[in-house]
Amino acid sequence: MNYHTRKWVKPEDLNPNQSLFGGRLLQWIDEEAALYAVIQLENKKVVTKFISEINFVSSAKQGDIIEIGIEVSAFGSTSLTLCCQVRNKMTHQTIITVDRIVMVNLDEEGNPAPHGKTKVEFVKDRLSNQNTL
Ligand SMILES: CC(=O)SCCNC(=O)CCNC(=O)[C@H](O)C(C)(C)COP(=O)(O)OP(=O)(O)OC[C@H]1O[C@@H](n2cnc3c(N)ncnc32)[C@H](O)[C@@H]1OP(=O)(O)O
Repeated sequence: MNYHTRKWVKPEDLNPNQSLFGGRLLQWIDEEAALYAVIQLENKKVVTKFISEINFVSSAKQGDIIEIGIEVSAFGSTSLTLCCQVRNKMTHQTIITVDRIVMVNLDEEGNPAPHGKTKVEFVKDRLSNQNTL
């Protein structure tokens, strides 16, 4: 699992119990999954189709630094399935796990379109391949 994004839990991110609001965390996860899929599929028109069971394992509090990890679990024809884990940056205590986030690649009309991808790619490799052509 690669942890790409860090977040600093601020007062506006808290619920009335003074811990990180679950809705805020899901917003961050959805954006992270979308960014990951847009980069992998090289298409800005990608949407979240399905999010599986979510397990809030432990809470985060104001001032905590958390990091969001995303991993590919399957390449479909039009879909990309991701799994996600968020943990405390300093202690590595798991905060939340999401088993499956299904992102769908769309065409210009907003219909599912085959993405043609079968393995994880890295931008630096794409760029170095372009430079050797
Ligand atoms: C980042 C964001 O905030 S996006 C905003 C929130 N998301 C949205 O607004 C999306 C709204 N939904 C939609 O527009 C439509 O449901 C679409 C276009 C995404 C998909 O339309 P569908 O008619 O379901 O398409 P279709 O049946 O062809 O399925 C597309 C892919 O999703 C997969 N899929 C569909 N339903 C599910 C489901 N319930 N669970 C898991 N995967 C699913 C299919 O297996 C298929 O993948 P594959 O081609 O790799 O086999």
